[in-house]
Amino acid sequence: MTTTTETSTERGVTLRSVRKVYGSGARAVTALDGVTTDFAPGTFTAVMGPSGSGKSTLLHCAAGLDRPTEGTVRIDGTDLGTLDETGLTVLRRGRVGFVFQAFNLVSALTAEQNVALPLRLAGRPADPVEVRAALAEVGLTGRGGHRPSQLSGGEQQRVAIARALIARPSVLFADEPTGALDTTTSRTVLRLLRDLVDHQRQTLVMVTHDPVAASYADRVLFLADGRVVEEAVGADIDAASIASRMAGLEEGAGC
Ligand SMILES: Nc1ncnc2c1ncn2[C@@H]1O[C@H](COP(=O)(O)OP(=O)(O)OP(=O)(O)O)[C@@H](O)[C@H]1O
Repeated sequence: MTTTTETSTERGVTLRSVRKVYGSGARAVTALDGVTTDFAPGTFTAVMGPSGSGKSTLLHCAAGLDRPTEGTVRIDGTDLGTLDETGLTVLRRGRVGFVFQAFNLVSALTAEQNVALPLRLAGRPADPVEVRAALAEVGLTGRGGHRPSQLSGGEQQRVAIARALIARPSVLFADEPTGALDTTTSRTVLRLLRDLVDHQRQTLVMVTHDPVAASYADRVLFLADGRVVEEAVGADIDAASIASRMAGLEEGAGC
């Protein structure tokens, strides 16, 4: 007989038959339609798909920012469906980092204060040495006293990455992290993300529209109509073949 438990010793993120329906009745929209996948520790997954295919919804459900209508999401073995809102918030603070396209830094705070924010919110004292080390990790030594308006877009995104990593999350989710950056700056940020996976075994899941950004990943999931319709790994991951798969999906979606 198979028994299910709320937690296990497994690490990483698992999604099993995840469905997400927004609204109800005639206005119901199925954003995810039975997604089953794993984000293993120390791997870098890119999530691609036409507009409206469910990429952000997948990220939000996997990160515990939104609850699936059906199915199971586990982070490091904990079934998020068993947690109440407080439990979910505590799990997110400890285990999940999030990086957004728009950086989402607090403009009145310095880079160091922004990086320290998650620790303060979790009621932990922010050790200045730890904060400076996090900024050094993203190549921003000496910039800790600057406010976001005094930093370039790429530097602001690197502060946001340091902030996402300060609590040493099991998994880092990034929603179009290079969407607001120019090509050269994007490459710097992508190399930084790649290094975090290679040298610190950070687990990373990134939504992107950009085939070049996706080519930095170990695996690319292609979504269409809320389903994983294709997966590319290893030698199949190059920007040109990703772009041609995307063109096929966009044609199918009538984009
Ligand atoms: N809060 C919501 N209420 C109703 N429908 C929603 C909501 N959020 C998303 N949707 C719908 O769910 C589907 C998937 O949306 P989602 O934002 O996940 O797609 P996406 O692939 O990230 O799109 P894009 O690339 O345009 O950002 C879309 O049809 C969208 O309109």
